[in-house]
Amino acid sequence: MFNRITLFIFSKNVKNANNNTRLLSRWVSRKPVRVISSEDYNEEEDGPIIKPQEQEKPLLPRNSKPLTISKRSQAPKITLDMLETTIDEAGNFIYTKMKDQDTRVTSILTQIKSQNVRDKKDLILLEGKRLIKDALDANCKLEYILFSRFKEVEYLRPSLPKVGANLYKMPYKEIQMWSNLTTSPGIMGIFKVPDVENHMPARDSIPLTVICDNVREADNLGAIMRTCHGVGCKEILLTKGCVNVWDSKVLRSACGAHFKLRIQKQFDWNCYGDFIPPNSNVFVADNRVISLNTIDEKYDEMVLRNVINSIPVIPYYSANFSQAEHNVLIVGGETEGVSEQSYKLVSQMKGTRLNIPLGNDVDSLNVGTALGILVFEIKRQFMLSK
Ligand SMILES: C[S@@+](CC[C@H](N)C(=O)[O-])C[C@H]1O[C@@H](n2cnc3c(N)ncnc32)[C@H](O)[C@@H]1O
Repeated sequence: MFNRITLFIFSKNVKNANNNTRLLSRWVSRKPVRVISSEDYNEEEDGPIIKPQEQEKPLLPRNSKPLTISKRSQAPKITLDMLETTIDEAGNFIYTKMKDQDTRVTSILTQIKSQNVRDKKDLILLEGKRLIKDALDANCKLEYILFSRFKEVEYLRPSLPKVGANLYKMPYKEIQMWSNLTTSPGIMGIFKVPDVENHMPARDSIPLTVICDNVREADNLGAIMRTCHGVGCKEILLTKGCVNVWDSKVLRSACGAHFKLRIQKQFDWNCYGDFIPPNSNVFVADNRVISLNTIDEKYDEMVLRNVINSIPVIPYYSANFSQAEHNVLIVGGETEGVSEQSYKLVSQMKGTRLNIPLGNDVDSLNVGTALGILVFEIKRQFMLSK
């Protein structure tokens, strides 16, 4: 009996080496495989340098070179699944060890950083194991994991698909170089953009749709999405003027809301009937409570001022939310506040302006804070009405 077979295979063809590494791991399946990479192979001594502490490591590098089987005719048919295996039958991670500035990584990350991710076909970059796990648990399609330590990949093990993605191991300094964060968490996940428009509302959701009217700050939009997700809102509609929902800062501050919340990007005011049920109670969060005839130069068109002034303004705590079949709440953007289109829609739907009274001459709240106060008041009323 023997405990270990060592097989030396040499090839200049990296692609074959990659494929056959995976095949080898399948053949020997439940036995640990020691793959000797080109860096570890010392030709002068005519043999590999085997580092003792690594001998039994059940982690199988995908691109260790040189490695292949000697005669091509002996190679069984390779299927696509084998080429994109993350965990083999024995539970070993199958990964590719990347050199500094490896072109495979550079080209993927350059593509992600330069693309306009509003397009569904594109890829998104998630940083940090928790966000990646949220995406995996929500069945988002994983393409690549870039990591520097196994600890983080191990955390993902229960959620990681066994096939259909690639694990790339890279030096930490290179992950940091590509990171959008000051200190990279050392792991990145690259996913296909999920189909957020068809997410099903949670069972305990409240009959509420939130419209973000030109919210341009990524952190604010992320915070709003996180709050909407937390309160159980049915859907969030984003006007074209909002920051890109797939911006890395939005993704980070939304803390996984992207993978659960139903989101309509590029909401068009002309098609509001497609998203807002006809009997909805429509509200707009409005920090301007004094007559717009005298105070606001922005709404200089008389007709619009009349529209705005015709909408009743009430403090948020006196509104009745729980009687309505559905509620719609509009929040304005950071600099411009509520838009003309919002006011016109609220007027048309016989809606109400909701004000959060402020003291000490404070003009307005941060939009995320204002939204938080309002949606949890709506939730409170629904809970009391049960
Ligand atoms: C930062 S504020 C907009 C400030 C903007 N410069 C203006 O004066 O309209 C962003 C949005 O948060 C909401 N908001 C902020 N403070 C509010 C308040 N006290 N009552 C109701 N909504 C408020 C409104 O929807 C507002 O358009």
